[in-house]
Amino acid sequence: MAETMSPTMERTVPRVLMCAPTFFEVSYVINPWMTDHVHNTTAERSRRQWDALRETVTRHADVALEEPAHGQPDMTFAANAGLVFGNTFVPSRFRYAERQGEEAPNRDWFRRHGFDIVELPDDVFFEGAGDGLFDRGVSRRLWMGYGHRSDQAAAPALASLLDVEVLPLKLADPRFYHLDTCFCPLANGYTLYFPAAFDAPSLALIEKHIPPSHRLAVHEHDALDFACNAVNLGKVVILNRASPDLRSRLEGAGFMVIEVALDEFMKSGGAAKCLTLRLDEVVGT
Ligand SMILES: NC(=O)NCCC[C@H](N)C(=O)O
Repeated sequence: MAETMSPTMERTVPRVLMCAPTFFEVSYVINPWMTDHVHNTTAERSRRQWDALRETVTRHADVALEEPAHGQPDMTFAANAGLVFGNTFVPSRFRYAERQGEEAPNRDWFRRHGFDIVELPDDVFFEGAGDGLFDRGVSRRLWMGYGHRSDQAAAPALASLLDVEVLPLKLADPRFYHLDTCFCPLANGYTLYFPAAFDAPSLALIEKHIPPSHRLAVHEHDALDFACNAVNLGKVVILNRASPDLRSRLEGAGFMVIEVALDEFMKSGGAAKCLTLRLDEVVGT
């Protein structure tokens, strides 16, 4: 029996899942951002930044909260719980043991909230909406990052589980280890991305499918500020920081840019987008 909301799409207000950073810290190193930051975060600052993000997202979406689990410091990165598509939830299978303890509470939350749980094969790593991003211009098209965390084999598996087109992108730079650190589909088919994070065939795939007028390539300084790790809710784009140049290009494309400082989470390799998970990814035709 579902505890609260139905995952069907009767409302137009976006729905977003977040998970409080109660147990957040950098206590291990599984990406290059974490290297110099073990035991170098403060609970008060991370809570304040996360609260600011939650309040900002709440102005543009309904926010549901998942209870954080003790001993799982990265669970606040809700994007990595799994992939939502309509009423279906595909749970992540984390590459590193440090995060595998998040899998059971995530499955439990989605089961309690009425989603159908569909499982990838046991031996395929896939890190959810960190590496799986639905196109917002073409329905039933999933961009999938692989090479650091998720396996390439997740692409055909997801295509058949969800009956969607999956376009796999190989991530070439370890600083951009999840697709959502360097690629962000936006409303009306715009896409924010950092070209140098991809290998040449993957960049060609992006350029083949997204017309130049809708490609918003960011410079390295914006990429390193996690500008591609953005939450897009209608016309609103919420991100850690955008340079004046990027801000004016986004505004020129019709978006309203809101900055929320999230440097405490960047020490762990995440920012706005990773701290959220859309619960209403629409199933188009
Ligand atoms: N990029 C994301 O989707 N999530 C950020 C995850 C950060 C975490 N420390 C990790 O390395 O898995």
